[in-house]
Amino acid sequence: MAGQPVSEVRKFSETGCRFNGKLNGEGKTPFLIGVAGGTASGKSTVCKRIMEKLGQVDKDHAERQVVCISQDSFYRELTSAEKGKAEKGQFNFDHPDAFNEELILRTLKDILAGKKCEIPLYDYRTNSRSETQFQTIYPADVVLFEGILVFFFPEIRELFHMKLFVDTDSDTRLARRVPRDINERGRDLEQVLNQYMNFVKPAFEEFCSPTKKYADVIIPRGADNTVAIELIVQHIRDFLNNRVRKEETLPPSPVHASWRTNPPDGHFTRPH
Ligand SMILES: Nc1ncnc2c1ncn2[C@@H]1O[C@H](COP(=O)(O)OP(=O)(O)O)[C@@H](O)[C@H]1O
Ligand SMILES: Nc1ccn([C@@H]2O[C@H](COP(=O)(O)O)[C@@H](O)[C@H]2O)c(=O)n1
Repeated sequence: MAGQPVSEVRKFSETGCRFNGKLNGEGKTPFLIGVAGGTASGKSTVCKRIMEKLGQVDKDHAERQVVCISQDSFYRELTSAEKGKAEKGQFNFDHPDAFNEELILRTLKDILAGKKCEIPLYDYRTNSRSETQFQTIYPADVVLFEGILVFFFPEIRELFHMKLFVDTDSDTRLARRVPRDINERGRDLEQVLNQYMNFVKPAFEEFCSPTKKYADVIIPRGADNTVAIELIVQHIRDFLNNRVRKEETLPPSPVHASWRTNPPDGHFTRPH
């Protein structure tokens, strides 16, 4: 997620997540929400609004009940030839092959197992992940995973308990992307427009837009759609309240894999 603070700085290794038995919430299956949509549709902003409305942004990262992760953290390492292309805006970052699908899957499975995770920190200026830093994701009750292709890979798509698609028209998205890429991602105008015409727009039509059909909720106009955001927030509040009620009435028990298909509170059913 753009601008998300780094909660801890340590060396990232591709071994994925590490278990931390000391944390609150450890071992609990979080409610996993996928948030897809075209570039600059407002995915990060929608997630931020949800976090704000749930009073999460001022909390210490380790204390948050709701956390957000960006698929952009999982861009794969490029070869030196690909790096050269990327510097000129000639690499296709909007194709599914640009992502490390296996690392996404492993990380989300670890998150669903209630483990503490370390995810790569991505730098758009160098088109690569940091060699020395990573972001710590602490076990939480609700995890938002946002990105252009979060519903593309079937195995990953299957993991979500709820799927949202942020639907913002392409003129608005381009108008937002140009200044963002110039100001925040170190690009120049010509490069942004060439990349958009050659890769971003065609890949949106081929890979991202067709995944809208998998969404449970489509959010037209993104973060401007306060009614849709409030409905989603209310659904999350209900989930959190149900979980507290269940914990007050049930004896402590390990996470049951069967919750994925036979949930105690009915919130984990998926239509797709
Ligand atoms: N509803 C909105 N109105 C105005 N600007 C917005 C709105 N939503 C997002 N933006 C801006 O557009 C850019 C892209 O938004 P972002 O949420 O990062 O999109 P995404 O995560 O889909 O790429 C950012 O600069 C953001 O501040
Ligand atoms: N090195 C990179 C990596 C990604 N991109 C572009 O980012 C877009 C996805 O991020 P959003 O926040 O816009 O969803 C995607 O369209 C890639 O083209 C990039 O330019 N450089």
